[in-house]
Amino acid sequence: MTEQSGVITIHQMRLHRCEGCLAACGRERRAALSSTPRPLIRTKLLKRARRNPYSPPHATTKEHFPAKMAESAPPTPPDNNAPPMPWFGMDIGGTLTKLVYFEPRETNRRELDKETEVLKNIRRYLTRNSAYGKTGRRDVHLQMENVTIRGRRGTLHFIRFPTSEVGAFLQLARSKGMADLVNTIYATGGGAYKFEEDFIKEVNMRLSKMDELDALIAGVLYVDSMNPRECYYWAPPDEQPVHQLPSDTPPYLEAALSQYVRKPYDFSCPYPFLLVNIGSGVSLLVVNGPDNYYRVSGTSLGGGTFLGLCCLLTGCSSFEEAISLAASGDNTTVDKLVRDIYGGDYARFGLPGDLVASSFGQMCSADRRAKVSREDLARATLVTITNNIGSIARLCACNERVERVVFCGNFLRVNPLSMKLLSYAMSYWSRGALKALFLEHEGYFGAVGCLLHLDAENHKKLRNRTPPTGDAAHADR
Ligand SMILES: Nc1ncnc2c1ncn2[C@@H]1O[C@H](COP(=O)(O)OP(=O)(O)OP(=O)(O)O)[C@@H](O)[C@H]1O
Ligand SMILES: CC(C)(CO)[C@@H](O)C(=O)NCCC(=O)O
Repeated sequence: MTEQSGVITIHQMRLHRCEGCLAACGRERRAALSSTPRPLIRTKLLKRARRNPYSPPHATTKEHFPAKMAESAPPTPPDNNAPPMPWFGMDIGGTLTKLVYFEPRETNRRELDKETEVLKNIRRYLTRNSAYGKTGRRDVHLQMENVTIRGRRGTLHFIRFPTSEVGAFLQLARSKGMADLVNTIYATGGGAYKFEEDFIKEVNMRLSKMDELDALIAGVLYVDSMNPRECYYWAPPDEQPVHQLPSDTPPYLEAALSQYVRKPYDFSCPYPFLLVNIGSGVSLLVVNGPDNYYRVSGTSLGGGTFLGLCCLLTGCSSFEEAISLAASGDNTTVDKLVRDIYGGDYARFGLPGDLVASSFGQMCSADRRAKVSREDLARATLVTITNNIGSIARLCACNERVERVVFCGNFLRVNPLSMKLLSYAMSYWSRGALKALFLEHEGYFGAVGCLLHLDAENHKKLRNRTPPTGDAAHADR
């Protein structure tokens, strides 16, 4: 499988810059430590983007830089009720398995005595590599420093592999001696049920199962609270409302879409919001509070459909290849547009000529089929799946009277095209009433939610934190 892990994309560079800043901006951090916390105003929010990217956004100044405190702190006192290390959260999905590993920053006294070579080897293996076997990858750019779980400070590492490789993962776990150390893994996703027996049989590990949507929401709220840059949106640089007249051309073409830029969004007052998880299939949830949500709809036309159809139509063999084909294709050679039917706009009902009237509608013609390229087919598949999800999301948001629509799931991985299309569609079809939002850790929230199981009490407090009052919380809106 062709992977992008070895290549630093612009998206990754943005994150690397702020991680680098963590190491480099000591003076700024010391200055921030000595300043009195005040309500955030717009300029403060901008500054916040430059400091520790993973500190809780509205915590006290001390809590902003826990790593600093850790340097002089004594070893963590043992928590005799905490499960022994290593700590993992796992989401075994229909296509990808996500594994979040907590690497403790300091070892407690009990562990100093007892830490085995096996545990050290596991830590070294996971944290020093970014590729495991042929298909396992660590998303180094997503790594979160200075998080606290069950009173332990450390780093979260984000690892994924195809669910079809669960067998190979179990063999690896056995060969690394993991089975001797871990007897329970917190797991979610359909695979936590499907593969439960394999885990017992192969490595004698029990899966403590958590519902995938509970875990997803817990993970979203936690990661967003830890990372002020987690939530963002796409918009034209001038923030002009997107095209609203039938005579305006929708920005389906790369030239228009490439003008969209990514902007941070302050999601500290999140409720209510619609959460659209685009995995193999799609789930849409209305979230009114940390423990108050319902699944309002779903569609089987999701990321799995995009990849499956692309493989069939173009012969591509990986998600990355499908996305890169789509990036250079033109869907208008494949789709039938309103103008192909009307010769222009269908103005009476506000349908611009450039709007797709019928996805793949040109492919009934043998001539057209003979001329179409793999790139065009990939692009049309991407646009079809994305617009359909956008359309369902818009209907649900309107029905449920929710203004903010948060999209997550690995379909959005390395896929800015879909994010821009969704941003455009949400805004255009709602006349600017709906806002599409996106999350940096795209598909890892379920696995993080599982890991939080280890820290249920503290995690509950964090989730129920009171958001700041006043304009500050809305500065980016
Ligand atoms: N390296 C990859 N390999 C395969 N699919 C990928 C990859 N990267 C992104 N994807 C996309 O992400 C989708 C899977 O997303 P995600 O991991 O969020 O869902 P899942 O948990 O596997 O599925 P579900 O939640 O429906 O069980 C794939 O269908 C594909 O569109
Ligand atoms: C079945 C799940 C929840 C598994 O994650 C997901 O793939 C999904 O929401 N699929 C869509 C099912 C539907 O049509 O509602």
